[in-house]
Amino acid sequence: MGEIDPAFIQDQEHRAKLSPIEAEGIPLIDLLPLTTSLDNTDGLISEIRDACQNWGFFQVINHGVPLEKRQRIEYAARKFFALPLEEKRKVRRDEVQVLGYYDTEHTKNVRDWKEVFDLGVDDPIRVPASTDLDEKEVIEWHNKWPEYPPELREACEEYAEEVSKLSHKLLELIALSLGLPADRFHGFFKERTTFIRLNHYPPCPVPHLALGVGRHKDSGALTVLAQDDVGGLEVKRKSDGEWIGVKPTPNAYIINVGDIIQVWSNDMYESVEHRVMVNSERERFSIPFFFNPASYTMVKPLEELIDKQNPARYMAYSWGRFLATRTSGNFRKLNVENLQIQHFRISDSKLATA
Ligand SMILES: O=C(O)CCC(=O)C(=O)O
Ligand SMILES: [Fe+2]
Repeated sequence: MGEIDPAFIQDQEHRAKLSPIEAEGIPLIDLLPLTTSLDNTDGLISEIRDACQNWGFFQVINHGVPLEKRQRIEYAARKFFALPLEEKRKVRRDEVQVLGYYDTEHTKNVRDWKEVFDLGVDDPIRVPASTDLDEKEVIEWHNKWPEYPPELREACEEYAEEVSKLSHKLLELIALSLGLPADRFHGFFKERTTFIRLNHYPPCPVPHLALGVGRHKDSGALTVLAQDDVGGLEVKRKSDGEWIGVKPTPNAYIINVGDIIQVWSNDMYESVEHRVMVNSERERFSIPFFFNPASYTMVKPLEELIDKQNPARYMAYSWGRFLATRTSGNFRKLNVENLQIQHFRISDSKLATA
C-alpha cells in the first residue's frame, strides 16, 4: 500500500504505543463451580463483582462453549474474509439493511483498520423505523448470507446458541453480584437485538498511526469476545487510565460490561473504554457477541438499586431508538460525537437539588 488514506490517522493523543505496558492483566475467572453445584458459587460471585467494579472486563475459562464450535466459526470467518472484495461486497450492508459486510466503519470519525461481517442472532432483528419518539413503525434487519463458504451460516447459528447460553449464565452471576435475584434480567431478553460480528484486522503498514478499532465503549448489555492468538485488544485501566493489553488466553472468552449494565446498575458497574491495536506483520481475527435486550426495552436504573441516598443517575431511554441512531450515525460521518449514554445522564447539580 502506498499513501495511507488520512481517514485512518488517529490524533496524536489517541495513537497506540507500539510497546504497550506489561502489567497484571484483567482478572481470569474460572466458571467451573457453575458446572458442579449452584450452592457453591459465593466465591465466584465475589470474583465477578470485583472484576466488574475494578476493571469492567474479565476473562472466563471452563465456560461450557465447545471448542469445536468456536473453531468452526473461526475457520469459516477466515474463508469468508479471504474472498475477493467484489464477492464480499455482494453481501454488503446498506443504509436500510445494516447487517452484512463492510469495511468502512468509523469510530469517533476516524476510519478503523478492519473489515467486518455482522449477523443477527435472532433473524430478523426488529427496531423502530425512525428515531422519532412518536413513531410506532418497526423495521426488520435481515441477515445476508454469502454463497461462500457455504458452512458459514450453520457455523454462526450453532455458535450463537452456545454463546447465548454462556451470556445468560454470566448475566445471572452479574445479577447475583448486585444483590438481585439470578433471573432479574431475563425479562429484558425475551426478544433480542443481539448480534455477532466477525472482525478481520489486516496487517497495517502504519500501526503507530491507525487503530483496528478506535477507543469506544460497547453500548449493549454484555460483550462476549473470542480473540485469536495475535493480541491487540487494549483496555483502559480504571485505576490510572493507562491502556493495558489483554494477553490472549487459549479458548478463553473476554467479557465486558456494556453501557446498559452501567445504567441498570446505576453506575455500580461501569462500561470501560477499549480499543484495538493493529500490527504490520500479522492479520488478526476476533468475534464479539453483543448480547442486547429487546428493542422496546426502556433502559433505566433498576428500582432495587436506587433510593434517596442513591438516586437514579440516568433518565430512561429506548434501547431500540438508541441502537437505530447509533447504527445510522455510522453512515453519516458527522462531525459530532456519536449518541452516548452520557446524553441521558442526570447532572450532579440536578441530583444535589432533587
Ligand atoms: O477485536 C477486538 O478485540 C475487540 C473489538 C471491539 O471492541 C468491538 O468490536 O466492539
Ligand atoms: Fe468493543
